[in-house]
Amino acid sequence: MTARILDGNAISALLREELAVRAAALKARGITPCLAVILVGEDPASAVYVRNKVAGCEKTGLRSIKDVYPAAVDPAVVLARIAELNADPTVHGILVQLPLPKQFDADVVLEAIAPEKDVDGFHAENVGALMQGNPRFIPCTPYGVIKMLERGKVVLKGAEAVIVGRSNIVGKPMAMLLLAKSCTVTVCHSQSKDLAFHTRRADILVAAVGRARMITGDMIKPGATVIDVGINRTPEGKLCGDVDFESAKEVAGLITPVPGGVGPMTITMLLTNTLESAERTLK
Ligand SMILES: Nc1nc2c(c(=O)[nH]1)N[C@@H](CN(C=O)c1ccc(C(=O)N[C@@H](CCC(=O)O)C(=O)O)cc1)CN2
Repeated sequence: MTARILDGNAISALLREELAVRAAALKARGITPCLAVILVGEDPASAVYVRNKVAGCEKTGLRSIKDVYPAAVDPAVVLARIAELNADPTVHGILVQLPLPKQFDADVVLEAIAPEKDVDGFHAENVGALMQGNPRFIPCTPYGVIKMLERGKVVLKGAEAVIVGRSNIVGKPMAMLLLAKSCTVTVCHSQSKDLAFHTRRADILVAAVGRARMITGDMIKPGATVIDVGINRTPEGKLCGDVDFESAKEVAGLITPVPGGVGPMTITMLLTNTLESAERTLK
């Protein structure tokens, strides 16, 4: 039997309807939720993500500010702009699209964003709050994964969750969130020995390594939930995930596609965090 598909576009559409209602309610109280997005350089994938973020704001009733800088910009210019946005009371969320060009220290940039406007949840203060089980903003991709698991009615309590990838953006926060949901969590990475030994034990497998189709059907426990966070391009230019969808869907019970899985959820959770930030100004 082939796996049931967890459709990120469909789940996103439902969540965004709820967000539009919340945005309208805020506007009625005189507050227009606003997200500021900073893009540095000409990376085509980043340009697409930023365009989708701005379009998502527009469709949901949020205001957006988009600042684009050339790849060679002096980091001081970007830091000065972040300081301005931090001080602007009409701006509720600020993000800097990653990756940044080489002359930037990404940590310095992320730490410059006011923690209460850090809707990506990447500031050290917000990372610490997440680790302590008291998150201010949950990083958007792992947040989207949790929402998809909830919509798919996946049992989390006591489940064996295996995450492949240990990035600050996905792997580490994903581990914290699944731990908070009472999963038993294993994080695998490039130095892990016998990766398939770990992945075959997973009731929930999250692939976030950035290597096209590296998780194949024989590495998956029959009936498992498989979440594909990867966004890769094949040599032919086709978008594909870290999971080999064709072989995996014959073994898994539930699976996310690429495109149309976790990606759209990332943007939906960014809108959620921005709205939440704007709502907090009323409290
Ligand atoms: N500041 C941040 N930078 C980056 C983040 C992030 O959360 N914050 N995550 C990724 C990129 N990303 C969001 O920024 C992102 C990636 C993919 C998608 C998406 O919708 N993907 C589509 C396919 C889109 C395409 O055609 O290429 C899909 O999977 O269906 C949204 C957001 C790194 N940087």
